Amino acid sequence: MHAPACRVVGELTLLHEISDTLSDGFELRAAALRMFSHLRATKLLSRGLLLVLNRETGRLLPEASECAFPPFNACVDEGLVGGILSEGRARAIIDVAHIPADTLCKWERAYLSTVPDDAPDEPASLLVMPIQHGDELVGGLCFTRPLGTEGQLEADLRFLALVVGQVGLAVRFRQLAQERLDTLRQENERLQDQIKRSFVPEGMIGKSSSMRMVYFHVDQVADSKTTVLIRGETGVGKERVAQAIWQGGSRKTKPFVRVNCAALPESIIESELFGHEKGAFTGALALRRGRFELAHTGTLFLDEIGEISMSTQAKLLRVLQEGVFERVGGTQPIKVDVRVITATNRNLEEMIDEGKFRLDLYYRINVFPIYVPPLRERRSDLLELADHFLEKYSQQNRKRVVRISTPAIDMLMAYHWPGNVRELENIIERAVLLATDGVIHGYHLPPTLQTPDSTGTASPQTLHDALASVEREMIIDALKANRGIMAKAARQLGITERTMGLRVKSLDIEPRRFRDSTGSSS
Ligand SMILES: Nc1ncnc2c1ncn2[C@@H]1O[C@H](COP(=O)(O)OP(=O)(O)OP(=O)(O)O)[C@@H](O)[C@H]1O
Repeated sequence: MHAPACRVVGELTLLHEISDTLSDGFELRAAALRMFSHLRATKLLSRGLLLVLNRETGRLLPEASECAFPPFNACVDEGLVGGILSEGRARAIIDVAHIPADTLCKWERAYLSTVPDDAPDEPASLLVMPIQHGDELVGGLCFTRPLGTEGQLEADLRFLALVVGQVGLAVRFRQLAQERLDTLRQENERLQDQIKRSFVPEGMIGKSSSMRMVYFHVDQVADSKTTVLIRGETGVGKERVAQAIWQGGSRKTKPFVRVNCAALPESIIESELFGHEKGAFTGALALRRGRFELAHTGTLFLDEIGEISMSTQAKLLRVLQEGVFERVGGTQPIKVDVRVITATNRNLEEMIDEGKFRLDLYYRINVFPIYVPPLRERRSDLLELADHFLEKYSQQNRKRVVRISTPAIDMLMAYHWPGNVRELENIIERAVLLATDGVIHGYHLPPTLQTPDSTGTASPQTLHDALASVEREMIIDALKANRGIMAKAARQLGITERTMGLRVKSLDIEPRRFRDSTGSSS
């Protein structure tokens, strides 16, 4: 075959390979690197560099490169390449050695000074191709090649124009994807920042990121009349969140009325919610206003909403939609202005599937859902909550309990808290009552926290083990309080120094560890 014909066949094969690479679903960078390696195999083009333009910043970013040089982010019309790309016309520079140094920007100097593996000493020509989508510049392709004649370089440019035609669309998609990613990243940063700065509602303890998200939502929804659905396991603090919403809004001076739907038997829930007329049923000796009326202008918190019957659900839907209801046994419509907050630990979606919860009511209450995470998923809040309850119950019981011992903290941290914050509160309340020396020790915590399951210890607890763990804890506490001085710690515990020495040894305690402790830390 003649040389020109050979070249055409070679180029067609190459184009075919490049087109396969681009359509093979590779992401742009990987596809470009494969394309470069196809081109390098021709022994003509090397040091491939693909640039993508960020339209918002007007800067060029390297998307894929065959040379290792520092990452850059250059203005679109900066330097020689930038100038060529801005003009929108492909150009070949016959000998890079003749380019005046001051026309090159920093990244171009770095790019041209990289040495191609296959031709380390050869002088080189440079090819620069703008990549356009329609009339718009979306990026550029650069290559070097062994010093070529004008004719050779023109042939190369013609071939590269075909390559660029194939790459253009992929670059455009990459550009759009990058722009979308940048926007999302900025939005995410803005929201994260807002969440960090967001307020902590009064009376709410915990600064974990998941609780900050809850506070953020509370802040967003508090000052509106939007119906809120608070979800989460039992005892996570759903009622607390409902109160925070009420207190954070303009209705804070108006009533907050709570109804525990689970606690009311089916027969009386409607009269509780909507009230009843005198004589409506046996025992209805006088007119009674329901919770909706009592909450007029304020907030009604319907706790355990998943527990109400289908017939009450229908009536509730009507009040939520129209703000109107009749008392049981009455015919006169009563109009109220009530902000409704609901809460549940039930899976309402499952209940809908089972025909136990109305879909239309679900849509009506699920306008603004807030999910309160379980305590085991925000252990960073645990100590702050425990300290808060310690203080609360010390004050309530007029007892001076000031800290929780380290082993007790370890037990609290290891437990899985199925009853969430309520369980923690109850446990600390009990421990405060049991404490005798101003400290909550491990043995003041209930047995559930001491089982192998809760503490993660593998072997079952024998009496001997339990006693050893209490003894160990008391000795460590005494050592801490006395800055690791064995004689003082022994005196505090009412044992001889010799016994102390023996016990410390057998329990494998290192008194020197406590030299720096202040005795007040937990
Ligand atoms: N973040 C918190 N800060 C301070 N106290 C909290 C917090 N979360 C919960 N509590 C306390 O824990 C106890 C249980 O909280 P709450 O009654 O709000 O839980 P709940 O999710 O509504 O429970 P249930 O599902 O049983 O109705 C309450 O005494 C509450 O004050």
